[in-house]
Amino acid sequence: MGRPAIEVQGLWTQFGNQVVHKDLTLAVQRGEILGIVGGSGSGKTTLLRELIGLQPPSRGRVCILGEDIQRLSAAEQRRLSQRWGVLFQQGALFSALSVFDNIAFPLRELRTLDEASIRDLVMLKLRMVGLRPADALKMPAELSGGMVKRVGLARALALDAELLFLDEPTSGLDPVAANAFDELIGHVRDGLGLTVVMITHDLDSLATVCDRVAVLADQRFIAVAPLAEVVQLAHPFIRDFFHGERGDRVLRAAAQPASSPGGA
Ligand SMILES: Nc1ncnc2c1ncn2[C@@H]1O[C@H](COP(=O)(O)OP(=O)(O)OP(=O)(O)O)[C@@H](O)[C@H]1O
Repeated sequence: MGRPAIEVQGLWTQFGNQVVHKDLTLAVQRGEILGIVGGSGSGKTTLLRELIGLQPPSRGRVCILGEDIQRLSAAEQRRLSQRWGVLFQQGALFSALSVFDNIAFPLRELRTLDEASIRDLVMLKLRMVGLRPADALKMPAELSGGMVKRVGLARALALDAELLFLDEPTSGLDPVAANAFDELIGHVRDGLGLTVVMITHDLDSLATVCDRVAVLADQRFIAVAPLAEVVQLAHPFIRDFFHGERGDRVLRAAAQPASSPGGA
């Protein structure tokens, strides 16, 4: 196995007196889908921001695709950032732009592509996320919640990303749309060999699409393992999070064989 796509070593995060992360270590393999769970305020979004260089950790190292992001110049970081896509929780589309122009946005920012190439790429990405060509003309206000997420995903993947970071991608979706979106994430991972890091509290996402789950509690990763192993841990967060009928359903689903990284 080659070098992990993402490596975190000895990462600490502190805001004033508040220690959010204490010595986190993590390696995400290429082609893997990693779910990150943790209670509200446990530092999931902050960790995501640190992974993509939006915020420096207080201490420690983050290597993405072999590059130590703290050591890169702003220009190098910008270049590296073209190799990942991000779908933030509030990853709103530009409301004044059509679906087409939203997806075209990062392609136009490159300033190296002509409009004909941009058009081909936008329509390709639109198809990839399961939308119809006619949807390109729609405005964000005319889309369902699931469609908004799909357009956001198409935009995140517009530059042929190798890594995909998702913050609560299924939040606000009904269960059917959420399942369909999970399926889509698995599908694009298999098709493109993407590495995916997904913050989620959606038990179904954890059970159906994540190869491993990293659990943030007590300022640490108390587990980074397949869900079936995570749920065996005797920790109050695990008990509370996976408790009850929903948890039982997840446990049954987790007992099914998971899809393998890279879709092999
Ligand atoms: N820029 C900041 N300055 C000070 N404190 C911050 C800052 N960013 C985050 N925090 C604090 O760090 C902690 C972790 O926040 P974060 O948003 O990462 O948690 P989270 O796990 O994503 O929460 P949620 O699930 O509710 O979105 C919180 O206590 C938050 O108040």
